Amino acid sequence: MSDFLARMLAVKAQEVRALHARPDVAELRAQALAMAPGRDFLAALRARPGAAIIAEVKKASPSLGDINPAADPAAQARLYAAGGAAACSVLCDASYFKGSLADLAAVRAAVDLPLLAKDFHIDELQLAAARLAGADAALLIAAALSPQRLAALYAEALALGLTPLVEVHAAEELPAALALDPPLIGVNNRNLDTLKVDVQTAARLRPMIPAHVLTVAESGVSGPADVARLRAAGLDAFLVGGALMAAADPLAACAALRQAAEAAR
Ligand SMILES: O=C(O)c1ccccc1NCC(=O)[C@H](O)[C@H](O)COP(=O)(O)O
Repeated sequence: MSDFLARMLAVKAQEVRALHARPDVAELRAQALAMAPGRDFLAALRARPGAAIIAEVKKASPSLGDINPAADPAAQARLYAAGGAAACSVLCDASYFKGSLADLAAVRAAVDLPLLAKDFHIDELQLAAARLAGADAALLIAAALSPQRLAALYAEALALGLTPLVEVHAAEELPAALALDPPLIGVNNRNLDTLKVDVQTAARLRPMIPAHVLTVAESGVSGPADVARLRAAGLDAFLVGGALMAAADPLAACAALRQAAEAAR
């Protein structure tokens, strides 16, 4: 496991202990289960075959530091919706990304798009908390979990009405991910050891993933040309954070990504 991931998982273990110490811990799962059904994340991506942009609210990152720390998550998400995003991703980690579940809840109140809770989920209660904050989908990082824990969190996400987005970074993580027979998978272009991106990673791994599995290219998409290249390599959807958060006009930047994907169809 990379040094970064080990440090991040130590932070998450601490957060999970705090979650389990909450006075309302016994009710969290029941409250999440009692919620009205959320928005269908997978259907929203399928509705735009090959041209689905998942636009991310990401104030800072371990690789770049501050990106747009003063951004208003709700206002940013409204611009993404107006720019034609199929869904939003919201960084919920505070330690390295300056995000929070409050950001997710603010975005939930602002837009009607399906929302992905982007965090390093290692415990069932984190999924319940994300659902309660308004998530429709939750990230599950294969490199952060044993195959058994990945399967357990995958089942719990489904039970809570969340679409799991299983994320791989390398070919050796695919067997555990594909064993779940997921309809949706993410390939992250970022190397978790170096934190550097190689946008060809998603293109290299795409042929190893069954054609019917909707595959999201994550990280390192800097503009329309990357989207067009990844689309040509068979990627179905594109998760973009930094480029949109740093854009002077996030609405236009999002629309340009979507148009590039549509043109490459
Ligand atoms: O963004 C990082 O620096 C990072 C470092 C280590 C683990 C995860 C990281 N980012 C999470 C993501 O997957 C991205 O926020 C997402 O794919 C969007 O990436 P980008 O368009 O490159 O901002």
